[in-house]
Amino acid sequence: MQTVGGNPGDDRGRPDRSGDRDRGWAGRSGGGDRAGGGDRGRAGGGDRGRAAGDRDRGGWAGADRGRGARGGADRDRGGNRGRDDRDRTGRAPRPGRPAVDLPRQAAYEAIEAVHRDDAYANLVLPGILRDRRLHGRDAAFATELTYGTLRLRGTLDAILSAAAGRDVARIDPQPRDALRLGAYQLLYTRVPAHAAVSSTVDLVRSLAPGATGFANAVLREVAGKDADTWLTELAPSFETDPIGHLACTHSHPEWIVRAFSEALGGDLGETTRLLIENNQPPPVHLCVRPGRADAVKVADQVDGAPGAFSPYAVYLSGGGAPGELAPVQDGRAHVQDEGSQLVAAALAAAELDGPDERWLDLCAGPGGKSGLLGALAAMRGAKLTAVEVAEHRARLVEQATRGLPVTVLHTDGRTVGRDPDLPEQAFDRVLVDAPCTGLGALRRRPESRWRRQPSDLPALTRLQRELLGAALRAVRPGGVVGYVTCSPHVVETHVSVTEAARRSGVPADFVDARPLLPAGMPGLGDGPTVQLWPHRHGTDAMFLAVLRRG
Ligand SMILES: C[S@@+](CC[C@H](N)C(=O)[O-])C[C@H]1O[C@@H](n2cnc3c(N)ncnc32)[C@H](O)[C@@H]1O
Repeated sequence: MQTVGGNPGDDRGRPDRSGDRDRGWAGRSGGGDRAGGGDRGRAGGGDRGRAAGDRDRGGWAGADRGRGARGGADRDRGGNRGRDDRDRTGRAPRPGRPAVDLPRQAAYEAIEAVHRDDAYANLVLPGILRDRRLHGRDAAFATELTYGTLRLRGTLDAILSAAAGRDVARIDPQPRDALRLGAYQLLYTRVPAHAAVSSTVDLVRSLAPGATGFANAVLREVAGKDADTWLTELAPSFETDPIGHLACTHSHPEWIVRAFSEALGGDLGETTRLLIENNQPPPVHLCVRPGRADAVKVADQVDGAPGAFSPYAVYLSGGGAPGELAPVQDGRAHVQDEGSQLVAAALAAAELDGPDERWLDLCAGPGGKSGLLGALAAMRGAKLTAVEVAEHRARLVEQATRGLPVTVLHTDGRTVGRDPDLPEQAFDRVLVDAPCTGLGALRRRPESRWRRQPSDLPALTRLQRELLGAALRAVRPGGVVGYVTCSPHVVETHVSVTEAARRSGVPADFVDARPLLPAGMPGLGDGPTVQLWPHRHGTDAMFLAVLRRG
């Protein structure tokens, strides 16, 4: 075990599959994922070009409408030549490379990095925007194109396969990503078709000149129908294959649609609403730290609105970089989904007999919930131990909890009973915010739905059971354990909790978690556990089970 100190790290750009849905607080981009309100139409699709406005006034780039997509010759010489050859910074394009406008170039680079390098869009895009000096509307447009294209990849690929007459898997990676970007603009934004086609053709020419004609033909085929018409033709019928239908029309893998449907009791109407919500740009919430500031006052200051449920939540209203807001800079608030606030606060709200002095967060990185729990602990004279196994994330916890009564331990949470800093039966409240698939935060991680696989589940659920077992050993008799995931998959929620409790050999009973959430909160089900939902509560799909040790 090590106690963490020293310089805070920076985990931007590091792939990490640990289910870190709250990473946004540590490094969200200026554009964030806030390109606009979003059209709640069929396959979702973010902001449908609002950021684009009338940016694109080019012609069809010399493209010859009406030819089939299966042509392939390079027939669109001239590309976007009618437009200014200078990019938006006024620089002339590099010799030999056709001009591609900067927001689309930035979006392409981010999408390529996600697919080629396994990067995370929310981590890689801010650097690309910075390098290309994109701000304001241009940054918002690039963000929308990146996130929208990645989210809707499944639907776009089905349409592109049909338009190209071959499986997208057989198209080379660079033109394939460019085509996805072009098809997204054509089908899910208000970018004029001529601009979507010409800019994409320019992009393909710069990446793979030999594929220019093919790309031009495919895009003109895609542009021949709107998204609904394509999906009516391509999606399996709802009557014979409802899961396949929803997966295709709302761009989710089938296994995830099935998992959501199961968690929602087989209600396909609700499942549909969830899928639509998952394709929207997520809201950004602040958690105003109790004892340091008041949410209503902070909401006024940042031009936001107080949250509907969490007394600490502020809903941000516009674009910009939340990390640069004064209350975040000076430690009065941090960026955190309201659902995460609610489950952390619920643990602190559970009644206890006896002492209430030692709290433990067994999976703390990057520190969102430790920040809130630490602030609550400070108000009550309690102390929090925050455990994190990944060193750079332990440093982030240190950074997030500075000035609070929090000790950060860089160690494995399963060492309870073996590590002198993690004795058995020593803590009054314990949080296990377990590593999970993150299926409850798909809005924030546009690529994650395509990366996650059912085969991820066995290792994760084993870790979840072991960590919850360790938490049950760490809590004193009469103390409470909160088990949280940002996945609603029943294997990670109900199955993990019941199995861990059964195998631990520690006597424990479920506490009804519903009264631990704000009074009057709708849609909390029959208890004793709680499942929050984006489409019901506007939060990530957080699961909470509370157990009391006998
Ligand atoms: C879902 S995230 C926690 C998010 C965090 N509670 C917050 O609100 O910011 C799960 C964390 O558990 C950490 N983790 C994974 N295995 C662990 C272990 N065996 N012991 C301690 N931490 C672990 C991961 O590195 C990751 O940071």
